[in-house]
Amino acid sequence: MLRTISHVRAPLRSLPQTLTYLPQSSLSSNPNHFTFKLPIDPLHSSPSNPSFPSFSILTAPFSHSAPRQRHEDAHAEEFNRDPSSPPKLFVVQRRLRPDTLLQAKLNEALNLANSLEEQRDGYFDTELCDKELPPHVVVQNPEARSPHADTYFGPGTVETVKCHLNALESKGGVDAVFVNAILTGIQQRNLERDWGKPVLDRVGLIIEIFNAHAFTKEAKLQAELAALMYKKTRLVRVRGPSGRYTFGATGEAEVVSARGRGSGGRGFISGAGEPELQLQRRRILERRNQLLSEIQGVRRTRALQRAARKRHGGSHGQGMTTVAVVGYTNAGKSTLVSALSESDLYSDDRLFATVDPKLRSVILPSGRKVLLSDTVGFIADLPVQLVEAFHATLEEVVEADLLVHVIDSSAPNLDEQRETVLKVLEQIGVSEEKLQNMIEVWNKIDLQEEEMGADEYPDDGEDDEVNNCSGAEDDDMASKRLSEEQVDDYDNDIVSELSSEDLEKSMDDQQGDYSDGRLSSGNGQETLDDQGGGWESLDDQRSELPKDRRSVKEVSYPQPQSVPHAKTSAIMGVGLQELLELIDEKLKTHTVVERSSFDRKWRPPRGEEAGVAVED
Ligand SMILES: Nc1nc2c(ncn2[C@@H]2O[C@H](COP(=O)(O)OP(=O)(O)OP(=O)(O)O)[C@@H](O)[C@H]2O)c(=O)[nH]1
Ligand SMILES: [Mg+2]
Repeated sequence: MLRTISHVRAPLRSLPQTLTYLPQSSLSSNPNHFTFKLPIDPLHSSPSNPSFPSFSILTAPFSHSAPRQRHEDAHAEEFNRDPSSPPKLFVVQRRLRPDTLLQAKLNEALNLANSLEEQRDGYFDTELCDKELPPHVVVQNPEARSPHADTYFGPGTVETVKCHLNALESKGGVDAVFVNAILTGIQQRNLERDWGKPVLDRVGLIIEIFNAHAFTKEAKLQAELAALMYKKTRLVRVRGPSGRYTFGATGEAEVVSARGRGSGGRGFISGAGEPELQLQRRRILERRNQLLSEIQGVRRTRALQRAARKRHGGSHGQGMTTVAVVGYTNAGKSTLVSALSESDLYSDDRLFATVDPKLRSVILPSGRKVLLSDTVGFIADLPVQLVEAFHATLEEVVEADLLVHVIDSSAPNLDEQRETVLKVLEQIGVSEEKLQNMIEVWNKIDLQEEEMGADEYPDDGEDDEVNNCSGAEDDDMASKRLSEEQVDDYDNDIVSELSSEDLEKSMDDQQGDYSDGRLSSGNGQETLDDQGGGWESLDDQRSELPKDRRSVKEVSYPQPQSVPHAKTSAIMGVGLQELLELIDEKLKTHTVVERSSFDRKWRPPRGEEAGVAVED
């Protein structure tokens, strides 16, 4: 048990004195040995189903060093992911103020990078604490002024990172660079070219993790859907090895020409590549429709199961009540559900350890039997599309009778984490009544808050690295000039409140054409806007929500002090009884509302049958 506790804080404690940390050992010398089980490349047809495109993962980030032929003949290219040797990522974190925020974000970024690992039979081969911290660097924050349209970072930072990558080569190299920010397709492609490595942005990495951790068919379908929609926004015009211009998101290709050309961008005449872009889009949409249709089938089955549970009721004759356990990723949800139900749900320090929702039954002090639902965790800057793709899973939360919000009380940025969770709940359509009725669990109280003084925080080491890397000085100097800126049995029973038309609409909004060439940084903001942007976080997209859901925005969240809460250490079994009593109490006052819905026979939500739209 003690060992597990130390795991939790491992990334913080073991941060080196310099933020530029190069692992000394266990670096792979073969950056190209990952193979992806999940085919997500719409450009190629599946060997198992030649009439249908198969999909190699996302932008196939680890395929970079294996030049792709023209897409027609690149069919055979398949990448496997070796669970025993996960990809090595170099983490680029932008500088944030205050230091505590930077520390929290860097810690999360390192944890994300180390979380990308395939499961074997639902388990990981290694303990997270046994893993080396990924190499990383803190760089000037482009958001402090305005991000460069072409590369996000300024040229000095790009050069600095390149120097780090060169230095790492002699130590075995890395497989890809993880930029802990949301990049546009153009920025991603340009950085890949400058750094000679695949680049994953925050959204890309989170989707990769979802894919790697998904276990059930349902979770896999949803992860693939998320990957697909992400990929759609990454299509840029490229020149393949044959010299022919094409559209794609993968392979070693050169970014060419100016923005908009061939992408149907505003103010530009469509180029010769347009039909090809359309072809790729169509293939993506076909695959999306098939995925939506399969997800729809799963949802229908889950809805029936759920309705049956509600009808037949629990041991006391009442309908089986569901309590959804929600919270930021790694807050301890699975550990808590396990402790309460005396089961052994998988918990792990890796982020998004749980992607497949699970239900466990527990008897409350009153004798009432309820189901606890452990579900996927949330994270800051989660793009709205990702939430939508996981809608089927998150329906469990929307449909729950009561929400229990688990908060990691030892997290330095717990307020931000709390806010993030509340926003996502609002986004997925949880009613104001349920938000107001929510219970909070302040978990991990066994972890003493370690107040770290400023000098205990690691220096980012940029100065040191700058000395070793000519051309990097500019950024470093610029960063100093900048003003401080102010970021079992019941598994997977799913019912929907939002129709899949909502999902469709949201996905359709993400047409996300990107211009096809390296952009001039001189164009700045205007150019970024024109290219349709990358995936946006929930905040950015809120105004795009349907009206009925937008209104939820006005909800004033309950303040922490006014929220009924229990303090727990899930891992030590502390505070569990108090929590069960609190849940009991809440449900007693909630029973009348439940009754009417229990008696109601389940019918498919209106319009569900027509939910899987066919693209025009
Ligand atoms: N010290 C301490 N560690 C805890 C406590 N609860 C959970 N943990 C640890 O925190 C880590 C994450 O726990 P999980 O239960 O997997 O967290 P989760 O919220 O389900 O995470 P995701 O499924 O990834 O969203 C694991 O290493 C747990 O052992 C606690 O009360 N105290
Ligand atoms: Mg979990």
